[in-house]
Amino acid sequence: MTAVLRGIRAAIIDLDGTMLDTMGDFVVALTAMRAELGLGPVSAAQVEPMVGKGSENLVRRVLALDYDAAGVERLFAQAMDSYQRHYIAINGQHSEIYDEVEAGLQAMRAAGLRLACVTNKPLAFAQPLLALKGLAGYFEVLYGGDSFEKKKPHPMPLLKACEFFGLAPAQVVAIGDSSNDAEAARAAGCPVLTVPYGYNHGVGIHETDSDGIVDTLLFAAELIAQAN
Ligand SMILES: O=C(O)COP(=O)(O)O
Ligand SMILES: [Mg+2]
Repeated sequence: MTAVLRGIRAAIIDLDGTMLDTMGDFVVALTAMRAELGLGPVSAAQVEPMVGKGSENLVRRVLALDYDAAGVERLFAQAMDSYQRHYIAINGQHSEIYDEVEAGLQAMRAAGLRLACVTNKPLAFAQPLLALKGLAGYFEVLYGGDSFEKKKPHPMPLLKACEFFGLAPAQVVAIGDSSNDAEAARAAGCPVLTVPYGYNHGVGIHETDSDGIVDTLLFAAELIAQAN
């Protein structure tokens, strides 16, 4: 695992399911949206496999619990507006930092790594959330799911982060909780580590092709430091 981590100068870190357990925020905002449409609540178990491919996909999949494809499209704009309104109102209030995230980020910075956060969450949600949780200061750059034309699993946001750093993809490790992160990293040519505790579309993280599974961001920092 450590061979690909040799020469790493920067890390691109995912947000939902990697640094923050945001499932509570998703459930509260989606349930409020559904109430406006006269629909019943959703549970974390229902929402978890739907998270990871951005807000539009999430809202469509939650509508699809009750509507066929035509119904989903008919209600989409109204539902999206409602979801965004409710999400921004409660953003971070039902979310927790995972264990050893801050220690991991501190250790990475202490080892001289430059840090980017690349999430599929819209930038308008991600920015205040990182600030609220005291994590914003660790990152030189933050890209959201709407920062570019393409979001993960497309490699574009990761390649943009490498470009921002002026580093080759092989010098930048991606760390995330889902196959989205791993596929984006592989396509970009970045080494990739995955965490086992987040949201991986209802599939075990062992099913996902990565350069290693790390229990926490602190363990990831230690591996990177050892390899360099
Ligand atoms: O909001 C999402 O769809 C997932 O966001 P992530 O890329 O930070 O996991
Ligand atoms: Mg994630």
